[in-house]
Amino acid sequence: MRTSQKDFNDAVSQVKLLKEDPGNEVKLKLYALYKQATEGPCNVPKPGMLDFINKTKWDAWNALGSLSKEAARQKYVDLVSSLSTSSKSPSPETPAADRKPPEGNSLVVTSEDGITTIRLNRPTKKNALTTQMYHDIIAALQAASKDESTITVLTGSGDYYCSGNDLTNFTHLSAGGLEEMARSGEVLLRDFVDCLIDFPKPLVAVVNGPAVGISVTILGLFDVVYATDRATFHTPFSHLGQSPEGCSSYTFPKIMGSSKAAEMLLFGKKLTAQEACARGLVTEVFPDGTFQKEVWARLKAYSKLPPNALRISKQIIRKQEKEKLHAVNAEESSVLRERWLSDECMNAIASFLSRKAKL
Ligand SMILES: CCCC/C=C/CC(=O)SCCNC(=O)CCNC(=O)[C@H](O)C(C)(C)COP(=O)(O)OP(=O)(O)OC[C@H]1O[C@@H](n2cnc3c(N)ncnc32)[C@H](O)[C@@H]1OP(=O)(O)O
Repeated sequence: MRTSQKDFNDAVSQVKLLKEDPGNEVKLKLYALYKQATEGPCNVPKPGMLDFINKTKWDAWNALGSLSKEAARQKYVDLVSSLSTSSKSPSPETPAADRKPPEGNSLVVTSEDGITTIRLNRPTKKNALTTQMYHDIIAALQAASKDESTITVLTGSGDYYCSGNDLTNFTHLSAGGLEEMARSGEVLLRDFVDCLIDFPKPLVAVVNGPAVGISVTILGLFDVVYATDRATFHTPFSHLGQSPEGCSSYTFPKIMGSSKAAEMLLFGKKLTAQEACARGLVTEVFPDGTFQKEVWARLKAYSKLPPNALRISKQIIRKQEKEKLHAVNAEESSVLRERWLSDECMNAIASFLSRKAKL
Protein backbone atom coordinates (compact mmCIF):
# COMPACT_ATOMS: atom_id res chain seq x y z
CA MET A 1 0.00 0.00 0.00
CA ARG A 2 1.37 3.43 -0.96
CA THR A 3 2.02 5.97 1.81
CA SER A 4 0.16 9.21 1.14
CA GLN A 5 1.60 12.64 1.82
CA LYS A 6 -1.03 12.95 4.57
CA ASP A 7 0.22 9.73 6.29
CA PHE A 8 3.70 11.18 6.18
CA ASN A 9 2.61 14.59 7.56
CA ASP A 10 0.68 12.83 10.33
CA ALA A 11 3.76 10.79 11.24
CA VAL A 12 5.88 13.97 11.37
CA SER A 13 3.36 15.50 13.83
CA GLN A 14 3.22 12.27 15.85
CA VAL A 15 6.99 12.32 16.44
CA LYS A 16 6.61 15.61 18.30
CA LEU A 17 4.05 14.01 20.62
CA LEU A 18 6.07 10.93 21.62
CA LYS A 19 5.99 10.49 25.41
CA GLU A 20 9.46 8.91 25.63
CA ASP A 21 12.71 10.06 24.05
CA PRO A 22 13.36 7.32 21.45
CA GLY A 23 17.16 7.68 21.83
CA ASN A 24 19.84 9.04 19.52
CA GLU A 25 20.00 6.08 17.18
CA VAL A 26 16.30 6.26 16.31
CA LYS A 27 16.33 10.06 16.14
CA LEU A 28 19.18 9.83 13.65
CA LYS A 29 17.22 7.35 11.50
CA LEU A 30 14.17 9.62 11.61
CA TYR A 31 16.25 12.60 10.59
CA ALA A 32 17.84 10.77 7.66
CA LEU A 33 14.52 9.36 6.41
CA TYR A 34 12.83 12.76 6.75
CA LYS A 35 15.55 14.45 4.69
CA GLN A 36 15.44 11.70 2.05
CA ALA A 37 11.64 11.83 1.91
CA THR A 38 11.49 15.61 1.57
CA GLU A 39 14.71 16.52 -0.31
CA GLY A 40 15.79 13.25 -1.96
CA PRO A 41 19.36 11.83 -1.89
CA CYS A 42 21.93 13.80 0.09
CA ASN A 43 23.74 16.25 -2.17
CA VAL A 44 24.95 18.89 0.29
CA PRO A 45 28.66 19.20 1.19
CA LYS A 46 29.93 17.01 4.03
CA PRO A 47 30.37 19.04 7.26
CA GLY A 48 33.89 19.39 8.66
CA MET A 49 35.48 16.74 10.90
CA LEU A 50 35.03 18.91 14.01
CA ASP A 51 31.33 19.42 13.44
CA PHE A 52 30.44 16.11 15.10
CA ILE A 53 26.69 16.44 15.22
CA ASN A 54 26.12 17.69 11.68
CA LYS A 55 28.66 15.23 10.31
CA THR A 56 26.84 12.36 12.05
CA LYS A 57 23.50 13.54 10.63
CA TRP A 58 25.03 13.95 7.17
CA ASP A 59 26.50 10.41 7.35
CA ALA A 60 23.08 8.97 8.26
CA TRP A 61 21.32 10.79 5.39
CA ASN A 62 24.08 9.99 2.90
CA ALA A 63 23.93 6.30 3.90
CA LEU A 64 20.42 6.13 2.42
CA GLY A 65 22.01 6.45 -1.06
CA SER A 66 19.49 6.61 -3.89
CA LEU A 67 16.47 5.41 -1.89
CA SER A 68 13.41 7.00 -3.52
CA LYS A 69 11.42 9.73 -1.75
CA GLU A 70 8.39 7.44 -1.75
CA ALA A 71 10.28 4.53 -0.09
CA ALA A 72 11.80 6.90 2.50
CA ARG A 73 8.32 8.23 3.34
CA GLN A 74 7.08 4.67 3.83
CA LYS A 75 10.03 3.76 6.09
CA TYR A 76 9.55 6.95 8.10
CA VAL A 77 5.84 6.22 8.65
CA ASP A 78 6.59 2.58 9.62
CA LEU A 79 9.28 3.66 12.09
CA VAL A 80 7.05 6.26 13.74
CA SER A 81 4.21 3.78 13.97
CA SER A 82 6.49 1.23 15.74
CA LEU A 83 7.56 3.95 18.20
CA SER A 84 4.03 5.10 18.95
CA THR A 85 3.08 1.50 19.86
CA SER A 86 6.10 0.91 22.08
CA SER A 87 5.96 4.27 23.90
CA LYS A 88 2.44 3.87 25.31
CA SER A 89 2.49 4.61 29.04
CA PRO A 90 2.79 1.50 31.20
CA SER A 91 -0.52 0.14 32.41
CA PRO A 92 -1.23 0.29 36.15
CA GLU A 93 -0.58 -3.47 36.25
CA THR A 94 3.05 -3.11 35.11
CA PRO A 95 5.13 -4.67 37.91
CA ALA A 96 7.40 -2.17 39.65
CA ALA A 97 10.47 -4.27 38.81
CA ASP A 98 9.77 -3.86 35.07
CA ARG A 99 9.60 -0.08 35.22
CA LYS A 100 12.66 2.03 34.54
CA PRO A 101 14.11 3.67 37.67
CA PRO A 102 13.62 7.45 37.84
CA GLU A 103 16.56 9.33 36.40
CA GLY A 104 16.21 12.84 37.80
CA ASN A 105 19.57 13.30 39.54
CA SER A 106 22.59 11.90 37.77
CA LEU A 107 24.40 11.67 41.08
CA VAL A 108 22.78 10.64 44.35
CA VAL A 109 24.72 11.15 47.58
CA THR A 110 23.52 9.58 50.84
CA SER A 111 25.04 9.22 54.29
CA GLU A 112 24.02 6.41 56.60
CA ASP A 113 25.62 4.05 59.14
CA GLY A 114 28.95 5.88 58.93
CA ILE A 115 29.11 5.44 55.13
CA THR A 116 28.76 8.21 52.54
CA THR A 117 27.65 6.69 49.25
CA ILE A 118 28.13 8.49 45.94
CA ARG A 119 25.90 6.74 43.41
CA LEU A 120 26.15 7.28 39.65
CA ASN A 121 22.53 7.44 38.59
CA ARG A 122 22.14 7.51 34.81
CA PRO A 123 21.23 3.85 34.28
CA THR A 124 19.78 4.33 30.79
CA LYS A 125 23.14 5.77 29.68
CA LYS A 126 25.06 3.07 31.56
CA ASN A 127 26.12 5.76 34.07
CA ALA A 128 28.34 7.54 31.52
CA LEU A 129 29.99 10.56 33.18
CA THR A 130 28.84 13.96 31.95
CA THR A 131 30.90 17.10 32.57
CA GLN A 132 28.43 18.09 35.28
CA MET A 133 28.87 14.71 36.99
CA TYR A 134 32.65 15.15 37.26
CA HIS A 135 32.01 18.50 38.99
CA ASP A 136 29.36 16.94 41.24
CA ILE A 137 31.62 14.02 42.22
CA ILE A 138 34.41 16.46 43.11
CA ALA A 139 31.95 18.42 45.30
CA ALA A 140 30.61 15.21 46.89
CA LEU A 141 34.14 13.99 47.68
CA GLN A 142 35.07 17.34 49.19
CA ALA A 143 31.96 17.22 51.39
CA ALA A 144 32.55 13.56 52.33
CA SER A 145 36.13 14.31 53.36
CA LYS A 146 34.71 16.64 56.03
CA ASP A 147 31.50 14.88 57.06
CA GLU A 148 30.90 12.49 59.96
CA SER A 149 31.21 9.33 57.90
CA THR A 150 34.06 6.84 58.26
CA ILE A 151 34.05 5.33 54.75
CA THR A 152 33.16 6.71 51.32
CA VAL A 153 31.76 4.48 48.57
CA LEU A 154 31.40 5.01 44.82
CA THR A 155 28.86 2.78 43.07
CA GLY A 156 26.35 2.78 40.20
CA SER A 157 22.59 2.36 39.65
CA GLY A 158 21.21 -0.25 37.26
CA ASP A 159 23.10 -2.95 35.39
CA TYR A 160 26.33 -0.99 34.76
CA TYR A 161 28.87 0.45 37.19
CA CYS A 162 29.92 3.10 34.66
CA SER A 163 30.58 3.30 30.91
CA GLY A 164 33.29 5.92 31.36
CA ASN A 165 33.42 9.40 29.96
CA ASP A 166 30.18 10.43 28.24
CA LEU A 167 31.30 10.64 24.64
CA THR A 168 28.73 13.33 23.91
CA ASN A 169 30.78 15.63 26.19
CA PHE A 170 32.86 16.17 23.07
CA THR A 171 29.94 17.65 21.16
CA HIS A 172 29.26 20.50 23.60
CA LEU A 173 31.55 23.04 22.03
CA SER A 174 31.76 26.58 23.36
CA ALA A 175 32.73 29.67 21.36
CA GLY A 176 36.39 28.68 21.85
CA GLY A 177 35.77 25.54 19.75
CA LEU A 178 37.55 22.23 20.06
CA GLU A 179 40.80 23.68 21.46
CA GLU A 180 38.88 25.25 24.35
CA MET A 181 36.92 22.05 24.95
CA ALA A 182 40.19 20.08 25.15
CA ARG A 183 41.78 22.65 27.46
CA SER A 184 38.84 22.67 29.89
CA GLY A 185 38.66 18.85 29.70
CA GLU A 186 42.31 18.68 30.75
CA VAL A 187 41.68 20.92 33.78
CA LEU A 188 38.55 19.03 34.79
CA LEU A 189 40.25 15.64 34.48
CA ARG A 190 43.24 16.81 36.52
CA ASP A 191 41.02 18.28 39.28
CA PHE A 192 38.85 15.16 39.39
CA VAL A 193 41.79 12.76 39.72
CA ASP A 194 43.66 15.07 42.15
CA CYS A 195 40.64 14.92 44.39
CA LEU A 196 40.80 11.11 44.46
CA ILE A 197 44.57 11.15 45.11
CA ASP A 198 44.09 13.46 48.09
CA PHE A 199 40.95 11.86 49.51
CA PRO A 200 41.72 11.36 53.21
CA LYS A 201 39.31 8.57 54.26
CA PRO A 202 39.00 4.94 53.11
CA LEU A 203 37.57 5.02 49.58
CA VAL A 204 35.74 1.91 48.39
CA ALA A 205 34.42 1.08 44.91
CA VAL A 206 31.34 -1.15 44.88
CA VAL A 207 31.47 -2.27 41.26
CA ASN A 208 27.91 -3.42 40.58
CA GLY A 209 28.39 -4.24 36.86
CA PRO A 210 30.64 -3.60 33.84
CA ALA A 211 33.12 -0.73 34.11
CA VAL A 212 34.68 1.13 31.18
CA GLY A 213 37.37 3.78 30.67
CA ILE A 214 38.01 6.26 33.46
CA SER A 215 35.81 4.31 35.89
CA VAL A 216 38.37 1.49 35.61
CA THR A 217 41.58 3.52 35.62
CA ILE A 218 40.76 5.38 38.83
CA LEU A 219 40.32 2.08 40.69
CA GLY A 220 44.07 2.10 41.31
CA LEU A 221 43.45 5.12 43.57
CA PHE A 222 40.78 3.37 45.67
CA ASP A 223 41.66 1.58 48.90
CA VAL A 224 39.34 -1.38 48.34
CA VAL A 225 37.43 -2.57 45.25
CA TYR A 226 34.54 -5.04 45.60
CA ALA A 227 33.01 -6.41 42.39
CA THR A 228 30.05 -8.53 41.38
CA ASP A 229 31.02 -11.55 39.28
CA ARG A 230 29.03 -9.87 36.45
CA ALA A 231 31.49 -6.96 36.31
CA THR A 232 34.02 -6.53 33.52
CA PHE A 233 36.90 -4.06 33.31
CA HIS A 234 37.60 -2.43 29.97
CA THR A 235 39.96 0.38 28.98
CA PRO A 236 39.61 0.74 25.19
CA PHE A 237 41.82 3.84 24.91
CA SER A 238 43.63 2.90 21.70
CA HIS A 239 40.32 2.05 20.01
CA LEU A 240 39.19 5.58 20.89
CA GLY A 241 42.42 7.24 19.78
CA GLN A 242 43.00 8.22 23.43
CA SER A 243 45.56 7.46 26.12
CA PRO A 244 45.39 6.27 29.76
CA GLU A 245 44.33 8.55 32.61
CA GLY A 246 43.41 8.26 36.29
CA CYS A 247 47.12 7.61 37.05
CA SER A 248 46.72 4.15 35.50
CA SER A 249 49.94 4.55 33.47
CA TYR A 250 51.64 4.36 36.89
CA THR A 251 49.27 2.39 39.14
CA PHE A 252 48.40 -0.44 36.72
CA PRO A 253 51.99 -1.60 36.02
CA LYS A 254 52.61 -1.36 39.75
CA ILE A 255 49.52 -3.39 40.63
CA MET A 256 49.65 -6.06 37.94
CA GLY A 257 53.08 -5.87 36.29
CA SER A 258 53.95 -4.05 33.10
CA SER A 259 52.93 -6.64 30.51
CA LYS A 260 49.50 -7.31 32.02
CA ALA A 261 48.97 -3.55 32.32
CA ALA A 262 50.01 -3.06 28.69
CA GLU A 263 47.51 -5.68 27.55
CA MET A 264 44.74 -3.62 29.16
CA LEU A 265 45.94 -0.08 28.52
CA LEU A 266 47.40 -0.53 25.02
CA PHE A 267 45.32 -3.31 23.52
CA GLY A 268 42.09 -2.77 25.46
CA LYS A 269 41.87 -6.35 26.79
CA LYS A 270 38.62 -6.60 28.72
CA LEU A 271 39.00 -8.44 32.04
CA THR A 272 36.40 -10.49 33.87
CA ALA A 273 35.97 -9.73 37.56
CA GLN A 274 37.93 -12.88 38.45
CA GLU A 275 40.80 -11.87 36.15
CA ALA A 276 40.84 -8.35 37.61
CA CYS A 277 40.96 -9.88 41.08
CA ALA A 278 43.80 -12.23 40.11
CA ARG A 279 45.70 -9.17 38.81
CA GLY A 280 45.19 -7.26 42.06
CA LEU A 281 42.94 -4.52 40.66
CA VAL A 282 39.91 -5.93 42.50
CA THR A 283 40.01 -6.87 46.18
CA GLU A 284 37.25 -9.49 46.18
CA VAL A 285 34.55 -10.83 43.84
CA PHE A 286 31.05 -11.77 45.06
CA PRO A 287 28.29 -13.78 43.36
CA ASP A 288 25.87 -11.33 41.76
CA GLY A 289 22.88 -12.76 43.66
CA THR A 290 24.35 -11.90 47.07
CA PHE A 291 26.65 -9.05 46.05
CA GLN A 292 24.75 -6.11 47.55
CA LYS A 293 23.87 -7.93 50.78
CA GLU A 294 27.37 -9.24 51.44
CA VAL A 295 29.23 -6.08 50.49
CA TRP A 296 27.07 -3.68 52.49
CA ALA A 297 27.15 -5.93 55.57
CA ARG A 298 30.93 -5.96 55.34
CA LEU A 299 31.14 -2.18 54.88
CA LYS A 300 28.78 -1.52 57.77
CA ALA A 301 31.05 -3.56 60.03
CA TYR A 302 34.17 -1.71 58.78
CA SER A 303 32.48 1.67 59.27
CA LYS A 304 32.39 1.03 63.03
CA LEU A 305 36.19 1.07 63.21
CA PRO A 306 37.74 4.16 64.82
CA PRO A 307 37.66 6.88 62.12
CA ASN A 308 40.84 8.66 63.18
CA ALA A 309 42.88 5.46 63.13
CA LEU A 310 41.57 4.70 59.61
CA ARG A 311 42.40 8.21 58.41
CA ILE A 312 45.91 8.18 59.86
CA SER A 313 46.64 4.68 58.56
CA LYS A 314 45.46 5.64 55.06
CA GLN A 315 47.62 8.73 55.16
CA ILE A 316 50.72 6.75 56.04
CA ILE A 317 50.03 4.09 53.40
CA ARG A 318 49.53 6.69 50.62
CA LYS A 319 51.92 9.45 51.69
CA GLN A 320 55.01 8.25 49.82
CA GLU A 321 53.14 8.12 46.54
CA LYS A 322 51.17 11.37 46.53
CA GLU A 323 53.71 13.62 44.88
CA LYS A 324 54.39 11.04 42.19
CA LEU A 325 50.66 10.51 41.56
CA HIS A 326 50.01 14.25 41.13
CA ALA A 327 52.86 14.47 38.63
CA VAL A 328 51.57 11.45 36.69
CA ASN A 329 48.05 12.91 36.70
CA ALA A 330 49.24 16.25 35.32
CA GLU A 331 51.17 14.54 32.54
CA GLU A 332 48.39 12.12 31.57
CA SER A 333 45.87 14.98 31.46
CA SER A 334 48.12 17.08 29.26
CA VAL A 335 48.78 14.18 26.85
CA LEU A 336 45.04 13.52 26.65
CA ARG A 337 44.33 17.13 25.73
CA GLU A 338 46.42 16.62 22.60
CA ARG A 339 44.85 13.23 21.92
CA TRP A 340 41.35 14.78 22.00
CA LEU A 341 42.41 17.05 19.13
CA SER A 342 43.75 14.19 17.01
CA ASP A 343 42.04 12.77 13.92
CA GLU A 344 42.21 9.29 15.49
CA CYS A 345 40.17 10.41 18.48
CA MET A 346 37.71 12.52 16.51
CA ASN A 347 37.03 9.70 14.06
CA ALA A 348 36.41 7.24 16.91
CA ILE A 349 33.97 9.57 18.63
CA ALA A 350 32.16 10.45 15.41
CA SER A 351 31.91 6.72 14.79
CA PHE A 352 30.37 6.08 18.24
CA LEU A 353 27.95 8.93 17.79
CA SER A 354 26.82 7.61 14.44
CA ARG A 355 26.48 4.17 16.08
CA LYS A 356 28.79 2.58 13.53
CA ALA A 357 30.96 1.10 16.26
CA LYS A 358 30.33 -0.50 19.61
CA LEU A 359 33.11 -1.70 21.87
C1 LIG B 1 36.91 15.19 31.37
C2 LIG B 1 37.44 13.85 31.73
C3 LIG B 1 37.59 12.93 30.56
C4 LIG B 1 38.14 11.61 30.96
C5 LIG B 1 38.28 10.64 29.84
C6 LIG B 1 37.98 9.36 30.00
C7 LIG B 1 38.16 8.36 28.90
C8 LIG B 1 37.13 7.26 28.94
O1 LIG B 1 36.38 7.05 29.85
S1 LIG B 1 37.15 6.33 27.55
C9 LIG B 1 35.70 5.31 27.65
C10 LIG B 1 34.52 5.97 27.03
N1 LIG B 1 33.43 5.04 27.01
C11 LIG B 1 33.11 4.30 25.94
O2 LIG B 1 33.76 4.35 24.94
C12 LIG B 1 31.89 3.45 26.08
C13 LIG B 1 30.91 3.72 24.96
N2 LIG B 1 29.74 2.90 25.11
C14 LIG B 1 29.63 1.66 24.58
O3 LIG B 1 30.49 1.14 23.93
C15 LIG B 1 28.35 0.92 24.85
O4 LIG B 1 27.33 1.85 25.06
C16 LIG B 1 28.46 -0.02 26.09
C17 LIG B 1 29.40 -1.19 25.75
C18 LIG B 1 28.97 0.72 27.32
C19 LIG B 1 27.05 -0.59 26.43
O5 LIG B 1 26.51 -1.21 25.28
P1 LIG B 1 24.98 -1.72 25.29
O6 LIG B 1 24.69 -2.26 23.94
O7 LIG B 1 24.76 -2.62 26.45
O8 LIG B 1 24.12 -0.41 25.58
P2 LIG B 1 23.91 0.85 24.62
O9 LIG B 1 22.61 0.71 23.91
O10 LIG B 1 25.11 1.07 23.76
O11 LIG B 1 23.87 2.03 25.69
C20 LIG B 1 22.65 2.52 26.24
C21 LIG B 1 22.63 4.03 26.09
O12 LIG B 1 23.74 4.57 26.80
C22 LIG B 1 24.53 5.40 25.93
N3 LIG B 1 25.94 5.32 26.35
C23 LIG B 1 26.56 4.26 26.87
N4 LIG B 1 27.84 4.60 27.13
C24 LIG B 1 28.00 5.88 26.78
C25 LIG B 1 29.09 6.78 26.81
N5 LIG B 1 30.29 6.43 27.31
N6 LIG B 1 28.92 8.02 26.36
C26 LIG B 1 27.71 8.41 25.88
N7 LIG B 1 26.62 7.60 25.81
C27 LIG B 1 26.78 6.36 26.27
C28 LIG B 1 24.32 4.79 24.56
O13 LIG B 1 24.63 5.73 23.56
C29 LIG B 1 22.83 4.46 24.63
O14 LIG B 1 22.15 5.67 24.45
P3 LIG B 1 20.78 5.73 23.56
O15 LIG B 1 19.82 4.83 24.25
O16 LIG B 1 20.38 7.16 23.56
O17 LIG B 1 21.17 5.22 22.18
